[in-house]
Amino acid sequence: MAFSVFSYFIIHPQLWNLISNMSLFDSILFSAIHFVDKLGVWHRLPVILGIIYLAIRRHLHQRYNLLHVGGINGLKYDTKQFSYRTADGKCNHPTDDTIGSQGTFFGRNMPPSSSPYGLLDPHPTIVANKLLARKKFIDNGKQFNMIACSWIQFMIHDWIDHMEDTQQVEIRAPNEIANGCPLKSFKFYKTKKVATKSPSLKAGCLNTRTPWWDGSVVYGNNEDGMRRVRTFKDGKLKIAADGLLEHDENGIPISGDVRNCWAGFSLLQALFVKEHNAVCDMLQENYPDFDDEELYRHARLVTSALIAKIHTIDWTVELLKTDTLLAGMRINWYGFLGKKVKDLFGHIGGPLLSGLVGLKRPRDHGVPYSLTEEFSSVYRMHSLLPDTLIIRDINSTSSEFECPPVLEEVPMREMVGKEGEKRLSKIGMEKMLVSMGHQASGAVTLWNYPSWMRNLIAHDINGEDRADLVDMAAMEIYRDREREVARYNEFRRNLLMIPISKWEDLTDDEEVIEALHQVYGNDVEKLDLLVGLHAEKKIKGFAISETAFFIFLLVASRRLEADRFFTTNFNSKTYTQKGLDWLNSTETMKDVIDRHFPEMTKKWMKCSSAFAVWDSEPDHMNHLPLYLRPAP
Ligand code: HEM
Repeated sequence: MAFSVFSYFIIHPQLWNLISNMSLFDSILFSAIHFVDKLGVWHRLPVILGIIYLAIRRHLHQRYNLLHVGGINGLKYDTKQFSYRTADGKCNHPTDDTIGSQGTFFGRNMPPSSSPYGLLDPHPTIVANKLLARKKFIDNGKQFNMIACSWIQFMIHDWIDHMEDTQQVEIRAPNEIANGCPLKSFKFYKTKKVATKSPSLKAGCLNTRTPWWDGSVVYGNNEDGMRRVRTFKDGKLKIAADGLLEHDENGIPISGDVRNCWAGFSLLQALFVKEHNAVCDMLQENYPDFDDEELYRHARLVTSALIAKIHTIDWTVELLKTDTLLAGMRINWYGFLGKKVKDLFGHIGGPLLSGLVGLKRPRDHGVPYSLTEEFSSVYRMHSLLPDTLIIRDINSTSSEFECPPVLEEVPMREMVGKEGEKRLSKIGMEKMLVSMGHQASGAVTLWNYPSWMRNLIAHDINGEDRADLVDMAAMEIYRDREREVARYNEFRRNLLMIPISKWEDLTDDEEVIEALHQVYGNDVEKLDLLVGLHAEKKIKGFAISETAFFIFLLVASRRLEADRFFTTNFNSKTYTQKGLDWLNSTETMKDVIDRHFPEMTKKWMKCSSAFAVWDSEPDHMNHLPLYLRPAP
């Protein structure tokens, strides 16, 4: 084994380059990690060893996978004047008011691709047709339901969206495959690129959303967005009488983000408006002197922290369903000493002992906070979306936990945009939640890209339909290349992972290997990132690839540790004591659903997490130390 690791470095001289730039300490860590990777056993190691491995890996990624892309020259300001989240994400970083605000640069986890291949090599429509297009819907078993699928879109719309240029590109399918393409040609706007002042990146892309975990998907990304959603009474947000979002005169939902929305996504926006308004009621009762502005600001802090918490210790745990990750994500929030110790004594240790939340100071590892191009690319998971949404009859007399009977199957295309909003208001919030709870999402694998997204009406930033239909599968391949995101093998090398040297290293599936040959020949360096991530053999329990996971490992921690409102200002002075209590007593999506629909999960949810398919068996976390286990 030692020999194979050694020979591996000889075959890949770039790794020698990397190692020679590291400190002795890091190069020993790096070599140890490669050795463990080569053995392929980390996920099989007992929980504690797994956690140590991930902590070491995170350290290396923090050191080698955060590039300074420049472009931030904000002003100093007095943090005491801003003990709340601003509308456009300004005034969060302690010494620079602009970092993390709307319109700042996407960061980079690695240098732009050095690939010699052109934007159309191989042609994106060929990749889409031969490797991505759904043949037959593949679900991911009982692990992940449609609430979980919508949740991740809900989060993407909190964090990232690329600003577009005014210039359009047209992609035409080559003659030999044009007949097999839903669109023979399609047009879309280029990604806007702006010169940076950084020597490591000539031009970067701008994020039109605030990258902080600040609930902007509910509250908007700037002053106008914030004004649109607020009632300016008792701190509350607008919500319709049926519990769903209100709509403007054009049928566009009144919410923090309305681009490319569908009914499942707007349902979650509505649920968290309800949560925000409930927090306002609680605060008003306990702090009767608070005016509208104070109620709004505090309720936003609590609700967005709750969203971050649910994502960390509930959603991610379902996505990466292993004991190691269950413990790891709880450690990120509560620390190794666990919730009880933190409740009693507060944040008494460092990030490992007491968690990232509540650290005395934010940590950005010397690189201003942003979300990255690579992060955006690994979250391209449209294959989670099914072809139809299965609506269930919740008025049936099914016995406890039984899957309610099917009422109708609605094509997903009809659940998108304004039409989807109309459908949702007919279905209603409760029926929609129970239906989504019982439906498995798609698997992140090849040949599972939804066909209905290959001639999609996309929306602009105001939620209005675009004039031109797009083939999303082909467009996503183009986007990664246009944004100079490394192709799969270069991506892995940059993440200190072992690259593939033949297709068989990626998958055992002979049909897939044959298709990869057809599209890329024998050239493994040409493999597109999106295809590699979907083809990669998955670790048992992981709904995503290990390659994508290492970006998550880095970025999921960074979203917490770099944010003043999860570190220095995560205290009762900023949140109020009652606000912190609210947050502390709410752990999961199920808790939020129970608050607003007290009978629902009792009747319909058999499993432990609201993100698993609801009639599946509950989890038994027998392998975890007791103090790390979630409350029963
Ligand atoms: C019905 C649901 C959805 C629709 C209609 C939709 C549509 C779109 C469209 C039109 C784009 C812009 C493509 C471009 O111009 O490059 C996009 C981007 C994206 N979508 Fe979705 N999407 C949906 C659900 C999801 C889900 C479930 C995920 C899961 C993670 C997801 C992740 C992303 C990501 C990461 C991007 C790239 C964002 C960026 O370029 O900054 N989407 N989506």
